[in-house]
Amino acid sequence: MLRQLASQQPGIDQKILSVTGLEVDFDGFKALRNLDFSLQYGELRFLIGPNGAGKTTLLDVICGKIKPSQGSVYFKDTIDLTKHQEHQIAGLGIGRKFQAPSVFSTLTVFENLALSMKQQRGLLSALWAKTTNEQRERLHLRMDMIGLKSKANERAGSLSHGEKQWLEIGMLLMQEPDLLLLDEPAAGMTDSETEKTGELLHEIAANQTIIVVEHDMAFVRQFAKTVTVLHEGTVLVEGNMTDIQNDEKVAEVYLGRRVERGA
Ligand SMILES: Nc1ncnc2c1ncn2[C@@H]1O[C@H](COP(=O)(O)OP(=O)(O)OP(=O)(O)O)[C@@H](O)[C@H]1O
Repeated sequence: MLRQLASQQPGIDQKILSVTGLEVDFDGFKALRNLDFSLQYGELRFLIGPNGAGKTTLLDVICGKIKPSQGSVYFKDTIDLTKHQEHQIAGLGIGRKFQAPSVFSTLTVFENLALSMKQQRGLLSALWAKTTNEQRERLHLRMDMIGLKSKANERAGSLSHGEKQWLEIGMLLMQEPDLLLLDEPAAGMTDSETEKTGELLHEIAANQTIIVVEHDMAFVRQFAKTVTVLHEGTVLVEGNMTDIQNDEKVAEVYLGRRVERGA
């Protein structure tokens, strides 16, 4: 059994992440201010908001790329993320995927995933080391999950944009993070790839916790249960999609600011 299948879900009401009074100051400009945000184990949370609302900055703080000027960020109740460096936070079980896929294009799907396994650090050792039965089982499970089993031996460079995105999500999953931070995972995808991505996120959320930053409102409407709307560096409103769509503050913030698919 995969580690995360056993370790996740300590209790459905328990928080995996608690952010309180967060402030990020860029030379006097407060990109985040008095931001409170929390997440329970197994949630698939969508983070939306107009350009410049602070979505990326919040993910940057969680993964340790940016240090806040004020506030606390606790992972699994006791781990103060503000006291850890980015690489340590990755090791603690938080995986980040940026918008553009960054796979090794000359390596196969299988090799890309094998490289990402926790135990195998260096490129050469990862490629030459024998995979154990347990590791092979994990690799196949993940290839199946991301829909690339039939392309195991194809070079990543030959994959479609959507398939590259799924491969990168698979690579993140090989590190068995408890919390995944995904930046616009469906950007640039075809409609059918977008649909598959939404389904994949729900499948992942059965065992892991995910925060998705998203601009595509049609995608959010279709796949989100709980949505947090950021505006000017703080939480404007949080709730299910119906609450969000009926909220006057949200309408005001979005009105005239964007023309988006399905918005
Ligand atoms: N390194 C930086 N230095 C100065 N200002 C920054 C820096 N990074 C971000 N900002 C500013 O902080 C604010 C929040 O930016 P952020 O990228 O978090 O917004 P966002 O909600 O992710 O926007 P978008 O949807 O456009 O990606 C913006 O006004 C941005 O210009």
